Amino acid sequence: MKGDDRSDNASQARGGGEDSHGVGKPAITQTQMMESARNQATFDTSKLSEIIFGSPEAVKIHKKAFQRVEESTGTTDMSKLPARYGNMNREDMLLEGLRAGRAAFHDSLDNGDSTFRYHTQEWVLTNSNPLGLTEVLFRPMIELQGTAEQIAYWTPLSRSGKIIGSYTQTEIGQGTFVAGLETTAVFDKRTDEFVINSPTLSSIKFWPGALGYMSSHTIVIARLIIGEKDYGVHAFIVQLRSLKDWKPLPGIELGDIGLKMAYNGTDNGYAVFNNARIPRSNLLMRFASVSRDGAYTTHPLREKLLYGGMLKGRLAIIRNSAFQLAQALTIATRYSVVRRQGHKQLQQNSVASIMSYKLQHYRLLMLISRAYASLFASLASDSAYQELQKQQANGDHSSLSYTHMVMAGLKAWVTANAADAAEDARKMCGGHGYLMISGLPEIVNSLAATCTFEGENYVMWKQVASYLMKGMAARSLPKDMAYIPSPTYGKRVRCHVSGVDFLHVDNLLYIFQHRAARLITEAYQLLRASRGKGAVQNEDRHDVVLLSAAKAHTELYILQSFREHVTSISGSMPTEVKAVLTRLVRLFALTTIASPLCSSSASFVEDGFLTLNQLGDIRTNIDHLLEELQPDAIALTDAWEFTDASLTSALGCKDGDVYERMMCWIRQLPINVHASENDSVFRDGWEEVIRDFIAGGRGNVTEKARL
Ligand SMILES: Cc1cc2nc3c(=O)[nH]c(=O)nc-3n(C[C@H](O)[C@H](O)[C@H](O)COP(=O)(O)OP(=O)(O)OC[C@H]3O[C@@H](n4cnc5c(N)ncnc54)[C@H](O)[C@@H]3O)c2cc1C
Repeated sequence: MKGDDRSDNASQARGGGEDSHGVGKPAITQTQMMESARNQATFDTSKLSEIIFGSPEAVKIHKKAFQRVEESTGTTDMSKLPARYGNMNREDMLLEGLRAGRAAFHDSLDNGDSTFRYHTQEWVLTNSNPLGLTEVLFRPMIELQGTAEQIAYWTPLSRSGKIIGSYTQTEIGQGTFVAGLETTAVFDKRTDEFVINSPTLSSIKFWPGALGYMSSHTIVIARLIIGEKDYGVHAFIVQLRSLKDWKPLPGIELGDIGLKMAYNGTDNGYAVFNNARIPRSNLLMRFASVSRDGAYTTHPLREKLLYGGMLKGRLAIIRNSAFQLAQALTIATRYSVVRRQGHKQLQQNSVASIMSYKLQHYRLLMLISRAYASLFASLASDSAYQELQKQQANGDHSSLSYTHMVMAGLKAWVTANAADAAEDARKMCGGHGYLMISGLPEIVNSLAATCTFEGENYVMWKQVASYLMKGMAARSLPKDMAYIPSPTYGKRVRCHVSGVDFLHVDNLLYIFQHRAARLITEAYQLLRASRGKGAVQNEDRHDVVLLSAAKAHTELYILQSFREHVTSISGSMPTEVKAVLTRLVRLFALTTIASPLCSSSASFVEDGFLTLNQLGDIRTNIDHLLEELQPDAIALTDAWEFTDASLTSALGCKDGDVYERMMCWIRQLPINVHASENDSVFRDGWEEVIRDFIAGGRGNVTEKARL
């Protein structure tokens, strides 16, 4: 077809007026569709934001912080193609990450708030840029394991940004099994120093964020060796680079590990130590110390106390993952209300969007309920952590294993759910979701990593299961397991709930409790029956059953926290806000029990606890909830207060003007800009391949192509 023919067809297809692209305008624009969807909300969005952030004041702090950082980084103009979608090589990406990190770090420092510890992938001060780990891992580890003197020395330096920290544990040969790390720190009595070495290929430190080029100091986890004796792994502060010229110090080789699926704004790196020397005082000595003459002493509770140190990092990851999932869902929901496709579009005067398709709003609303469930569970675990800290300050460590179990379970559940759900959000945006400018690939890929770092998820489930099995073996059940009625529970028990009674959260809790109790009991019975093979082998053999038990106990915790949070909403809140959150609690619970999209559904029915009729009732209730919640979809995502700049998505801007923005950004892509300077020809492609190719030539592989 000739170009002229095509334009004739296009002009016939046009309706009324023309927009800035010379293309016909539809009867209703995307911004009007967005406005109409937003106006359907049954509640005041700003009130829900107050619940998400904790108070009206917290919402204001959050908004102001984003405004300041986005203005200082020049990212507020959404007609400009965001830098990350230009032609960035590895170095450019890292530089961009550094710039973002600097803006967020300075803002946090100047304003003394923690906004950038959580709230979006774009500015978050954790793993996405090189300046986050100082606050998230480096300083907290020193505060946990350092003496008062060490804390007094290192905290002001790291807090003020005078040094940049990282946390170096993982090696190329081992990560999960910390006790097996191979890096050595040998005490040299003569010079009063530790000598750090990477004795094998597998001991090379590999993965730590900011290790490659950006951190000046790191905490190295290495085996402490005095004379012939190996005292196991300990934490050492190692200065990596000179503060004058940023060159690596003697005996240290550092580098970047290359492009990753996401997190390319930071320099996950490697380190090879070859007789690098640090003063003895750089061993973190609160729970284990080495004297000038090489005598080693350790605190009797060292292991337990160190255990607690992992919790803060996990807490940040759980909260971040809830926010990142909400980001993905904000984009997908906004896109869904302005995207028209299929037969609904053909109905006269219809403004129906893909949101009106059952499968689309079912998936979106179910996942929105999961984002809220994740957030409220993270708030509950935060309170448990604060409580633990208070108790530990008074020498009481009795809640440590409980809090550790909660965090391990939530870390595994929230991150895995967020990663899967964000990927579904991407799919819900069809082909456009696959574009980098949708903002979704970055969110999906960074959430994928959360399943691995700070405790690989399946290893986390094993830790939850181990707690549960210990609880079952104890003389009396721990408080959080008191819902397990008897060691033989589960046999021939039936649920008697029906119809709309499935909407009572007490009934839903009862169903979750039954499932967890049954699975935990069954796992325990299996373990007991095969005792004698050694605890580790025995658990390994039954890991699949233990995993189901651990997930069920964690999902019960999530439902309980979600319900408690909603129940505790102040009476001064408008009733509509509580009503919408109550619908979400119900939807979360019911879709976990009976949804073709939820992998754990089978565990609610496999013992015959629920009948087919009851499953039918549950589905009917889900349908009603979806109808009630659909008008609130936009408001439920708006309430997380993501700015357009922090979403960095052509599909997810608040105004809904998707196609305009897509074309506006796409025309600014360097490939298109360069081609337009060459009469719309991609010059290298034409000259090197196409010209010969269409003439039938096979061409030679040129030097340039080989490079
Ligand atoms: C983006 C990113 C950032 C990171 N940042 C840092 C950092 O700042 N500092 C740092 O030190 N490290 C960092 N890491 C490394 C990270 O902490 C490790 O990759 C993680 O702990 C998993 O360990 P691994 O790679 O050894 O996996 P492995 O333990 O080898 O896991 C591979 C598989 O084996 C399974 N497996 C392992 N052990 C068991 C077991 N006992 N029972 C059953 N199954 C098992 C796991 O479930 C998994 O499926 C980072 C990693 C990523 C991806």
